[in-house]
Amino acid sequence: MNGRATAPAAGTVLNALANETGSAFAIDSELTATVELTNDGPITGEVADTTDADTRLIERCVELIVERFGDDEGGTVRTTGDIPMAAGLKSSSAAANATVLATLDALDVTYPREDAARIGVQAARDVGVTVTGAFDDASASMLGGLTITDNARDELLKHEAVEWDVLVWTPNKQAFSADADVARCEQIGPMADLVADLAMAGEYGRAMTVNGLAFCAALQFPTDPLVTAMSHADGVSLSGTGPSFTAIGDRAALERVREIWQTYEGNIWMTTTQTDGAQRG
Ligand SMILES: Nc1ncnc2c1ncn2[C@@H]1O[C@H](COP(=O)(O)OP(=O)(O)O)[C@@H](O)[C@H]1O
Ligand SMILES: O=C(O)C1=C[C@@H](OP(=O)(O)O)[C@@H](O)[C@H](O)C1
Repeated sequence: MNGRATAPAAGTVLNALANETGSAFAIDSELTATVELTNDGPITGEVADTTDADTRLIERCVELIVERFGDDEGGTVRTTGDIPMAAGLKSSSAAANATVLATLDALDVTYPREDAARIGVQAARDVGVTVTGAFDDASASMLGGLTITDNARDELLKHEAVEWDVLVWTPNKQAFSADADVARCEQIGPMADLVADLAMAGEYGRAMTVNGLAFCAALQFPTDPLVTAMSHADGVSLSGTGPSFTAIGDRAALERVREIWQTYEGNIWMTTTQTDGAQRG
C-alpha cells in the first residue's frame, strides 16, 4: 500500500499570530511525501537530505489518517523537495498536506481537500509546531491561490485564484513558529485588523505591505527589504514569522527589487503563485 502526494509552499498576506485571522498565497515551490504502509508496526518518518529534522509532524499525520480510515497499519513516510524548513514559507503546512494526501492515496480513500487540510492542522497542533494551527497556510497550500481564514475555528473566509509573479528572499537562517514572541504580535492587533479588512476587500498588495511593516516591528526583523521594495512592488512582506520576505507584482518591477535585494546574504529567487494546490499521485 503505497501513496504519494505533492503540496506547494506559501507566502503571507496576514500573519495570524496577532488576532488569529490569517491570509496566505500558494507559491510554485513544491514538496513531495511518499508513504508506504505495512499491516502493522510503528510509523516512522524521514526528511530527505537531513538527519536531525523533527519528523513528529509527518508521523502524526499518517497516524491520524490511519486511525480514521485504516486498520492499525504501520509504515514509513518520507518528504523531499525544495521548500526550506522553518524559513516562513510554510514547509510545515506543505509537509502535513502532502503526507495526509499521500496516506489517503495509500489507503485508496477519497476525502475533500479542505477537510484533509484540517487533519494536517490537527497534527501540527498535536506535536506543537504551530501557534494558531495555521489553517491560513494549510488551506493556501492545499487549495492553491490565496485564502483568508479564521484559525480559531479553522474556517475558510475567502479563497481566490490569484496570478502574480513573486520574488522571494530567504536568508540563511531558521525561525521556528513555535518560538515566535506571540505577546509582541498580539500588541499589534489593531494593525492586523486593518490588514484583514484590506485583504477581505481584495486589496492584497497593500494588506501585505502593512502586515510586513507591523510584523517586522513586532518580531524585530529589518524593515529595509520593505522600504526598498515598496515603490516597485504591489506588495511586500515578511513571510510568516520569517526570516523570508516575499514581494508581489509584475515581472519587470520585481526584477528591479531583485537588483536591490541582491546585496543581501542568502537566496533570492523568482517564482509565481500556484493555483492548483496539493495533488495526490
Ligand atoms: N519537509 C518537512 N518534512 C517533515 N516535517 C517538516 C518539513 N518541513 C517542516 N516540517 C515540520 O515543521 C516544523 C517547522 O515548522 P515552522 O516553524 O512552522 O516552519 P515553516 O514556516 O517552514 O512552516 C519542523 O520542525 C518540522 O516539524
Ligand atoms: O503557527 C502559526 O499559527 C502561524 C505561523 C506563521 O507562519 P510560519 O509557520 O510560516 O512562520 C503565520 O504566518 C501563520 O499565520 C500562523
